[in-house]
Order: sequence, then C-alpha cells, then structure tokens
Amino acid sequence: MTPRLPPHCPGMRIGLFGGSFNPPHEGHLHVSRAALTRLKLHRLWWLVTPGNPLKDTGNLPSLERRMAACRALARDPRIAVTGIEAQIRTRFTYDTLRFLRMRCPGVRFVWIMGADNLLGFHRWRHWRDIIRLAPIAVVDRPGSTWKISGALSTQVLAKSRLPEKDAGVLAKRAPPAFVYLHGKRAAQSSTALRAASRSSCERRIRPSGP
Ligand SMILES: Nc1ncnc2c1ncn2[C@@H]1O[C@H](COP(=O)(O)OP(=O)(O)OP(=O)(O)O)[C@@H](O)[C@H]1O
Ligand SMILES: O=C(O)c1ccc[n+]([C@@H]2O[C@H](COP(=O)([O-])O)[C@@H](O)[C@H]2O)c1
Repeated sequence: MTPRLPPHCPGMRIGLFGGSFNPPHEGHLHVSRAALTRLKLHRLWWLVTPGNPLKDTGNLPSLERRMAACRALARDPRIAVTGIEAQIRTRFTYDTLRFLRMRCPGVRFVWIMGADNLLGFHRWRHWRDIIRLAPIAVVDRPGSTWKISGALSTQVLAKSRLPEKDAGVLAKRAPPAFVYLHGKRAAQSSTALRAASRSSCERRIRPSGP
C-alpha cells in the first residue's frame, strides 16, 4: 500500500511527533504548541505508533481508536494525526525517518520528543543514525529535567546542541542538530490517566458497603 501523507511541499518545516497516545492528553498539546511556535514549524504530524517496540503493548487499544482520540483532542489545523508507521509496516523511528526523507524531498523534518524519551533514546534501534537523519527537539518534562544530563544520548548530542535562543533555525540545520526546550512544563501523562480511569471503574463496580 502506498501511504497517504498529509499535504506538504518542499521547503516546509514539519515536526514529527511520535507516540503511543494511550490516551492523548494536554501534555501532548503542550509539546505540540511549544514545537510549532518555538521551532517555527509550518506543520506537526502526530505519528501514532502501532506499538512502541520498547513497551509491553499487550493492552494497547487499536490504532484506529487511539487515532480517533487524537483527532478529537488535536483541533489545530496545523496538526495532522497520522498512522504512517502502520502503513509502512514499521515501529522503528529509523525506518520512518528514512522513508519520509526519501518520499518528501525538500521537506525539513524535525523529530520531536519529551525529555523522558531522551533518557532511553540510546536503546532505540540505530539511534546514532537517527541523529543523522533529522534535527531533534526535546521538550522538558517534569521528572526528567535533572536526569538527562547523565544520559548517554545527551552526551552524544551535546556536540550538536544549539542554544535555546536559536530554536527557530533548528529545522534549517543539517543533522546532527539538537535543541532542548525549557519553559513551562506540563505534568500530564497517559500513565496517570489510565490509572485514574482504572480506579474510577473500580469504584463503580465495588459494592457500596454493608
Ligand atoms: N507532559 C509531557 N511533557 C513533555 N513531553 C510529553 C508529555 N507527555 C508526553 N510527552 C511526550 O510525548 C511523546 C508521546 O508520549 P506518550 O504518548 O507515550 O505519552 P506518555 O504520557 O509519556 O505515556 P505513558 O505515561 O504511557 O508513557 C513522548 O515523546 C513523550 O515524551
Ligand atoms: O525506533 C525505536 O527503536 C523506538 C523505540 C522506542 C520508542 N520509539 C518511538 O518513540 C515515540 C514515543 O513513544 P512513546 O511510547 O513513548 O509514546 C514513538 O514514535 C515510538 O515509536 C522508537
């Protein structure tokens, strides 16, 4: 199947924001707005993963369900919700970036992720090659800020780090190029939302006492 991609053209600056989105939440919107504004992007594509290769995906809702929830939340005309990775039959960012670079010549892609993902980035398949395929922007997240300085990936990326004030030119830089975006942080997480929905469900089914 030839994947259908959101509208794009050479010269466009497009952020790629991969995630499980199980479920999507305000934190995803916060990252999206920060990336669009501070990196001066024209568009942001949410890449809803068929399943993170490093997570247990046994209870992951279907791609269709997660994409529908993403569409309901991301009501910004600059954000496109996509299932590109399922269409090209991969779960690996390296494959996705290679595919998109080949398929969309002239488009300036930037890989976007939260700081927690940077901590485990050295476990991603071909992570050192990913760094050469697209500039990377990391958005700060509560719980990860102070830990990232010790991360192997941060140390490798340090050589290519731009000062935060230059974030607006990241998309035009040849990779490797990296920026860490501080500022207002969002505390929301899918884990917390899943836990909240489990406990409200348990309260509903628990007998109400003697
Ligand atoms: N509040 C947040 N602040 C910064 N980045 C975030 C935030 N929430 C999610 N992200 C980033 O969004 C991307 C997709 O994350 P994901 O869909 O797994 O959400 P999550 O809240 O991290 O989920 P989970 O709690 O299940 O791990 C990742 O790069 C993650 O770091
Ligand atoms: O390519 C990899 O090896 C790899 C390993 C772990 C995560 N990723 C990608 O990281 C993105 C964020 O995943 P998640 O589950 O933290 O939302 C998502 O696009 C995953 O496909 C990619």
